[in-house]
Amino acid sequence: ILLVLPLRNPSESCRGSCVQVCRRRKLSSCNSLECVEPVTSPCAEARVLVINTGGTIGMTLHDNGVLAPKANAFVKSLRKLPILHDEMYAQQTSLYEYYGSDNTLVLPLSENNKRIVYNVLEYNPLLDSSNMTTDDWGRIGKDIERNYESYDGFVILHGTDTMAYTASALSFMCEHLGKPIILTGSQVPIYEMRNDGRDNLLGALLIAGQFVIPEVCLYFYNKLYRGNRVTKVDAGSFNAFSSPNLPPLATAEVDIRINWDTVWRANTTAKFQVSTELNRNVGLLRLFPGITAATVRAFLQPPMEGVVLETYGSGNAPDNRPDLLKELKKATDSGVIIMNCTQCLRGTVSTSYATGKVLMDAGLIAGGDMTPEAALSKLSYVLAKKDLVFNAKKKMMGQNLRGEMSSDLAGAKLCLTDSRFIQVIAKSLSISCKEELEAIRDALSPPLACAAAKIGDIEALEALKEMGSNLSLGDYDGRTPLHIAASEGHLKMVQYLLRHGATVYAKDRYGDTPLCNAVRFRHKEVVKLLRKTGAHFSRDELEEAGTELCSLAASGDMEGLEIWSLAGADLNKPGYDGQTAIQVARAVGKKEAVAFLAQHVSNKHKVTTVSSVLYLFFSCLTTTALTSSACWLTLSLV
Ligand SMILES: NC(=O)C[C@H](N)C(=O)O
Repeated sequence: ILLVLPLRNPSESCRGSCVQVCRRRKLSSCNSLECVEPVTSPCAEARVLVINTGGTIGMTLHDNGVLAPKANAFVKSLRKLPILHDEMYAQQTSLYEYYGSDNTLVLPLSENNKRIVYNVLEYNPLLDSSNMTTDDWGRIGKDIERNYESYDGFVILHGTDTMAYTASALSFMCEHLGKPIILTGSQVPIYEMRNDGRDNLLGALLIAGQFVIPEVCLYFYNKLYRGNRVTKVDAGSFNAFSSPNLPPLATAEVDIRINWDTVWRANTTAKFQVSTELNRNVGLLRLFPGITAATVRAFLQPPMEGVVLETYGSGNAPDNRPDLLKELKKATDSGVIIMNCTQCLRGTVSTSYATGKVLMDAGLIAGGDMTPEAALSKLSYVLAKKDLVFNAKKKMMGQNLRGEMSSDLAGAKLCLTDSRFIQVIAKSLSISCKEELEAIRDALSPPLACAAAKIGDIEALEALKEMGSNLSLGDYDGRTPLHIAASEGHLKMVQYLLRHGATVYAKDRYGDTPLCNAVRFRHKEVVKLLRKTGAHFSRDELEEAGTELCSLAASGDMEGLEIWSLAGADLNKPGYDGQTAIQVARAVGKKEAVAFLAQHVSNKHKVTTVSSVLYLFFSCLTTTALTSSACWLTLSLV
C-alpha cells in the first residue's frame, strides 16, 4: 500500500522557490523557515496599490435604510476572503515584516505562477462618488504619482455613478503613463453574500499585477475598458458599463485575453507625471427641441470657458434657429471652446447634414466619437494648461490625446493580407482566413522584431509595424525588442521603440527590465534615456544593489560604479555583510573609487562623506611629503 502525504498547505509548493521570498528572508529577522535554494521555476511577486475612495463596494446599510460608506472595515473583511487574501503565504514569507502589516494583503497564486501583493490606501472620508469633485481627482492623481515607482500597477476603488468621469479625467491628467491604472467598484457591497465586488476587485488586481497595459482603464463585469470610452448605462445590473465606440481592451472569461492591438500607448520618451491643474469653468448642455436662446445665452455667460454641447444624431442642431446659432457664434468668438458631441450612445459627429454644418460654421469643434464625460474632462484638462495659447488649446481639443476618440487614420491601417511576407507563409501553409493569418503574424513578429532590434535595423521594424505587428510584445522568453536594443546599446533603436509604444516596464521571464539589461552591458546613453522615460529599479533590485556596488568598489571598477549610479542605485546601500561600497573601497585602497563614491553619496549620508575625505587626507599624508602646515590647512578645510 503506497501512501503519500499532502503538502502541508497550498502555499508550500511555491514557498522555497520564490525569489522575492528568499530575498525577504535574508532581510527580515524571521528565522522560522529554513533557507531553501531557489529552484528553476520561481513564482514572481508583483505589487499593486489599491486606492479606496469609496463607492458601493465598501458600503453598509445604515439604520435609516440607506447605503453609505463604512470606514476601516474593508481590509478587515478582505483578510477573511481566501480568494482575495492568502494569510498562510503572508505569514510564511514574512510579508508583513517587509511591507508593513496594517494594509498589506496577497492574492493566492495565479495561473501564471504569480503572487500579487497589494496594499490598500483608504481615503478619509470614503465618498459616494456623487460627492466627488475635481479636487478628489487631483488627490488620486497625486497619490499615484507619489507611489508610482513602488508599484507595478494601481487599482482605484470608486463608486460607479461618476466612475466614467473620474476615469476620463485621470486618463488626461496622467501624462506619459507606463503602468496600468484600473478603476473598479461594484453594484452590491462586498459585505453582502451575493455581490459583484469580489469578482471586480479580483479581476482588476490580476490584470494590474500581470499585464503592462499603460492606460487608465475601467474593469467591470469581466471586461476591461479604456477609461475614457465608458459610460454608465445601467443602475440595476452587474453589467453597468458600456464602451459603445471601442471594444474592450481585455475580457476575463476562462482565460484573461488582452486585445493588444487596441491598447493605447503613450509613445514617449518622457517621464510619467500627473497634471492636477483642472479648469472648473466647464459644462455640459444637452439640446432639446424648443430650447430657448435665453437658456443657451445664460449657460454661456462668463466665467464659462468650455462647453460640451450634446447634439442630435451625427452632431446636428436646428439650422432654422438663427437666434440659437447667434448665441453659439457669439460665445465661440469671445473665446469659449464649444465641443460638438452626439447624444447618441454610439456613432460619431460628422458634417453630412446641413444641420451639422451650421454648428461648425458657428465655431464649434467636432468631438468625433468622444463620450460627453471624456469631452468634459478633456476641456477641463486642456483649458488649465497655462503654457498654451487659445488656438493651441482649440487644436488640442480636436486631437486624439489618449485614445479618447477614433482618429481618421484608424481606417488606413494596412491589413494583414497586404503583407507579402505573411502571404507567402500563409500560402505555403494553405491558410487564408483572417484569424489564422493573425495567429501567424502574432507568432512570428515578436522574434522577428527582436532579431531586427539585435542588429539595429529600424527599417525592418518599420516593415513589421506596417504589417500591424505590436512592437512591444515579447518573444518566448518575454524579451521585447526594447530589451534587446538596450542590451546591444542601440540608442537610436531604443528611441524609435519608445516612440512606437515600447514600455520600459516590460519584464522578461527572469524578471529583468530593459534598464537592467542596459546596466549589465554598460550602455550609458541608453541607461540615461531609459531613466528619462521613467525606468527604475524595483525595490528588490535596489536592495540587492549594495552587494553589487561593493564588488565593483573592491575591484575599482569605475565604469561599473558610474553606470549603477546613473541607473538610480543608492551608492550608500550596504552589501550583504552590512558594509557600504565606500567602506570596501577604502579597505582595499581603491582611491579613485573612494573619491567617486564620496562625491556621489547623498546628503543624508554626509557623515560617511566626511570620513572618506578624512581617509583621503590621511592616505595623502602617508604617501606624499606634505608639510605639517599643509596638513593642518587641509584638515581644517575638511
Ligand atoms: N454602485 C455605486 O457605487 C453607486 C454609488 N452611489 C456610488 O457611485 O458611489
